[in-house]
Amino acid sequence: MINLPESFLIKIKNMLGEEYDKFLESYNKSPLQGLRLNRTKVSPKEWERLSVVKTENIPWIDNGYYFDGSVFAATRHPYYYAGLYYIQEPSAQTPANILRVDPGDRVLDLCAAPGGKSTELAAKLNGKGVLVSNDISATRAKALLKNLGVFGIKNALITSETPKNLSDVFKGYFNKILVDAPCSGEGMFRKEPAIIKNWEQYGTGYYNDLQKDILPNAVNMLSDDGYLLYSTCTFSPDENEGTINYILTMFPELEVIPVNDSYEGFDSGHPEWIGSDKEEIRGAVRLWPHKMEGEGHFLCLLHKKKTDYPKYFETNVKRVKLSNEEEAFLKSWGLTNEELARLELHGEKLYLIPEGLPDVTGLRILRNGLYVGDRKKGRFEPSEPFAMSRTKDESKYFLDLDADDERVVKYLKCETIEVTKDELVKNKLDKAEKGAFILIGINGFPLGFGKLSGTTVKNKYFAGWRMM
Ligand SMILES: C[S@@+](CC[C@H](N)C(=O)[O-])C[C@H]1O[C@@H](n2cnc3c(N)ncnc32)[C@H](O)[C@@H]1O
Repeated sequence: MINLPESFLIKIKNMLGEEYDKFLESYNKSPLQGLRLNRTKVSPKEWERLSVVKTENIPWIDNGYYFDGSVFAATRHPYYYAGLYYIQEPSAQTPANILRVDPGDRVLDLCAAPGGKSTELAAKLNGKGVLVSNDISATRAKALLKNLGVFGIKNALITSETPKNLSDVFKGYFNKILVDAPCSGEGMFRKEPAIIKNWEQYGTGYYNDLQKDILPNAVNMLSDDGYLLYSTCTFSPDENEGTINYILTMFPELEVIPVNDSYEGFDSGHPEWIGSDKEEIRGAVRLWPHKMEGEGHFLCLLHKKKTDYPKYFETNVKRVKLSNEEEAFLKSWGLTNEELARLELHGEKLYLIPEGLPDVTGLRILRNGLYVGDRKKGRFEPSEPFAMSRTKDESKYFLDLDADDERVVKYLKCETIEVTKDELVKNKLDKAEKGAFILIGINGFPLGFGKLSGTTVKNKYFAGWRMM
């Protein structure tokens, strides 16, 4: 068993009483590995049909599965590159699952990197509405570019900003917000024992101050009748019930929506652990490693009653004038007229701006929506995130390979591949013009572009994502 700090164990013993021994025993077990399906690409039923590996459903997550990492190299499989799933510890799948997001919502993920929860929130939007995915750390936020890109997300603005700067632009804008706060990480000790050192160095107070700084800005960005989900991966009452108690006192227009009975293995919030008389905090959820199969988390769903915030926001697209060839090209790859009207040019890069986005000038933006491609002299080069956002039906040309075809790995390693004349006919590529962009996919799921010349496919896969 890992060496847990004495002061941590004393604190947990005081909290759990007779359950303490069971909690301790859970540290003799191995951490659990989980994956979550990309609900825009694959349903649980289709996943079973693909039978990539033996997986077992996580009981409280409709699209989440346990798998055995010793028999399945999940991040090496071509379906991982096709964005069919994200690797995520089971209890960490809970916050984005509990925060109900519907297509058309305006969603903020304030502390989002590397994107475990953003990928699920975006998938629930299914291309409609907007996701602002933010992380204060520009280095960590780079992972958002990749993970949202591989998932094929069309409507995400990716920023690296302070919560205060965002709230100056987005006051009252979002109807769903996730604050997956920086925390002392006590729930990660079994999976990543290295975190213990960090815990000893900073303690819980350092993170509690950060949470109390971040959360009021999030509440300011919440609209009338909006929902905010606060979560951490720590057991510390100060960082959980304590932060909720703080924000309820500061904003009387907030109420707790109880979600503690959504699954039998959920424990409720414990206001008594911080000496609070706010009974509604019991509606929060605590996930413990001795009560369910996962590492540990806390979450609380808040609802904002009426406010007097502005209700309407003007979209501010600096619409680009497309050439006839560009327009024809983009239409042939499935862009609708409504989407063509939301294209903006930054330098030579073309972006599809999410619908209903206010003026975001002045913010530190990493990606203005879907990066569609580059306008080069006399030609247009579609991008890798654009490839991932297409379906087979939307694609002008699609070369469908089998997931275990050896050319798939060659393609993902950025090598040139060859096709037979029969394959060209079968995939309706025999009439394609010389040098045409074609989408290479596996069993109907896109991977990236190539350029067809005879029976040779020149590789256009994004080198930064290539298989090593
Ligand atoms: C628990 S992690 C987020 C994990 C992420 N939600 C996921 O599911 O992949 C917390 C994140 O908060 C970020 N962070 C720390 N302080 C912040 C702040 N003041 N504003 C926004 N993000 C912050 C950290 O860089 C870190 O990436």
